[in-house]
Amino acid sequence: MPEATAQQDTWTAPVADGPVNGRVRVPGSKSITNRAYVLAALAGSPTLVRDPLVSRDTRLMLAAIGALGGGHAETGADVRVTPVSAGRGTAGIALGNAGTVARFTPALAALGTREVRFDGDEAIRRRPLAPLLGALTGLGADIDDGGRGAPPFTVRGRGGLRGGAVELDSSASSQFLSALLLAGPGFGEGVTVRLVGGAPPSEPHIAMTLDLLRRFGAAPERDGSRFHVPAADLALAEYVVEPDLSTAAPFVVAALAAGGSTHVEGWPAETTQPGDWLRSLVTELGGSAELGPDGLTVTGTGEIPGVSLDLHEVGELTPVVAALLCFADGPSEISGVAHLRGHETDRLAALAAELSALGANVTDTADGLRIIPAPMRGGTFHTYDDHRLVMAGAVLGLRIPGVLVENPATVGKTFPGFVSAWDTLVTRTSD
Ligand SMILES: O=C(O)C1=C[C@@H](OP(=O)(O)O)[C@@H](O)[C@H](O)C1
Ligand SMILES: C=C(OP(=O)(O)O)C(=O)O
Repeated sequence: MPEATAQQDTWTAPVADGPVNGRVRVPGSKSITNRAYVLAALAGSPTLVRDPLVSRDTRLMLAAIGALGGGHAETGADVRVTPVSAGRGTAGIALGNAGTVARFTPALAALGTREVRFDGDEAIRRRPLAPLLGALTGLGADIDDGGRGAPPFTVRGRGGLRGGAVELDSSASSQFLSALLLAGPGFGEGVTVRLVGGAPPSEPHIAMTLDLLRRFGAAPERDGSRFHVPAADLALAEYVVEPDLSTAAPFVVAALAAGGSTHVEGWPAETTQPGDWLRSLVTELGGSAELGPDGLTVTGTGEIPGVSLDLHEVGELTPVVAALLCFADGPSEISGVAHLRGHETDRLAALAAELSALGANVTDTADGLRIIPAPMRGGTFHTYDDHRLVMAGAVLGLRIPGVLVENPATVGKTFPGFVSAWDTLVTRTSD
């Protein structure tokens, strides 16, 4: 499907000549924005989504909703979403490399009346999806995936889904579970999911799904590994999206890597976002994180201890954290993130290769990374069309001259303005 692809050039990540000292306003949360859009699409009346993320992944979600007969109108920084509607004929949904679009929209298509073909980047064809397609089929969906369990596939909407009870292995991605729960209110009998297999990663994202469902008027229940979402009419007139705390990660760790202080505006006092875990990481690494009414202030010294971290619940933070730990004064171990091999790229292999190529001694283990810091040098940092590898390269550049970050535009998946925000922070260092 014709859809924007990233350009191939490089960006020389700026070196921090002294301690960093700056403020940043990161854009809205990808995960919250795309959940709000999905629930707005299923609602009975329009929803004004305020301060949403505007990026490749969220544009793809809005386009998907459009393909299913919904609509949206932008007013300043806000987006009014109109629900999907019945319609005949065929439609196409472009997935890009957006996990949220690939996992959350097939159920919407199954609830509709169109024949919808799904496809996206080469990379999304390799990302796990089969357990979700299997569960949707078990709930009554008509899906033709040619037996691949991956895009391209077609969903033939039959005007509704029976729903009911289903078993799901969500160990490869929490998004399978979130997908069933988000669509649950639209199923005739609601949905009851019993998790089988290993524990899903990214527990905060599951809590986020339940939270958003409640805000739209649904009544999800959880009893350990059993989830129930009754059928419900959804409505929410207005919803304000929080800043993306995972996008904030490189700015937070900049103060630890270079010393100095960074302030992230609008950090929420309470949130389901996994990025909130960064506050405890900062403390564990010897810095300070102060949450005030206008945001989070992080202060560091540039000295970092080696640590052992289980990142199962906050896997998407791994690339940035791994880059930071290359500056530690001893070895580190990251575990619990085997599922990262099925993210935008095989992140464990990519990080081991790229961090090692610049001099660190990094190996990928069965479920994580072993990082032995060593003197590092500049060179090309390949990014594998992965926005979080661009952010990881930026962190390395703080202390290593000549880090050439490949294809920086791919960061537009979640933060199109990242390079200029980073250049501004790093070049405005204090004495
Ligand atoms: O539901 C979501 O919004 C997300 C869930 C997580 O996926 P996995 O559970 O596949 O890691 C996370 O890594 C991804 O960036 C966003
Ligand atoms: C895994 C990620 O994205 P996606 O929503 O495509 O799964 C991520 O943003 O780190």
